[in-house]
Amino acid sequence: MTAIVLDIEGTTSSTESVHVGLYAYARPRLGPYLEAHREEPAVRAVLAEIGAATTEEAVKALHAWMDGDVKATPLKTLQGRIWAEGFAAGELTSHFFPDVPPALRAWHAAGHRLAVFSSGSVASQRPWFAHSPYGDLSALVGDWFDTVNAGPKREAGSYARIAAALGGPGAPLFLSDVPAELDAAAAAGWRTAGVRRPGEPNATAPFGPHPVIATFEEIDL
Ligand SMILES: CSCCC(=O)C(=O)COP(=O)(O)O
Ligand SMILES: [Mg+2]
Repeated sequence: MTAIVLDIEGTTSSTESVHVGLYAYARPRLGPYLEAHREEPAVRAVLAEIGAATTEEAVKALHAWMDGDVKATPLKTLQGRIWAEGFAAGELTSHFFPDVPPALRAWHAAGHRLAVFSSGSVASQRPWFAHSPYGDLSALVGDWFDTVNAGPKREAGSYARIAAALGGPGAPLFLSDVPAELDAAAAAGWRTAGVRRPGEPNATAPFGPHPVIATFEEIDL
């Protein structure tokens, strides 16, 4: 049994589907969402983290993060809540590369343990897998990690926390399109594979010592 931990954007799913589909959905909804939910403790905490005095200032900071694709946790928390509502309302559908659903089904059937570690919040990860064009894939995933419950994706400590949560035996395998994330996982003793998908922003990234795959069919467990 191997624990296989999946990045989303650039690995299971295209960057375009996140940036064009999801970001465009969240952008005009951030301000109204903050206005409607600003008294909730979780939203107040997010506003405090942003350090903005008004909704207008907060939205400006959030939009700037989105423009620069800064994966800041307060932004990811709010986006995740908005996307979860969008998926529940039937207004959003996720995207998976065609090799991914069959691989996930085969690994799950073979008894491997599947988990997600993404900058996208857990609140958005679950509906992303549940509302796929290939059906509900969420039941295949046993554990969900984001930058709140695990920590930053480029720090080894986050992977050590995930490994402790998953338990053994053996080292987990992390699949990602970002070399710095793979470096952090390897530093925590994990197996890694760099995902080089044609046409993706990280298609020419230097993966250094990490084995590189183009599709999940190439993974040898
Ligand atoms: C649930 S899909 C949301 C994806 C997202 O917001 C994101 O930032 C993905 O980053 P990743 O760490 O999966 O590359
Ligand atoms: Mg990624």
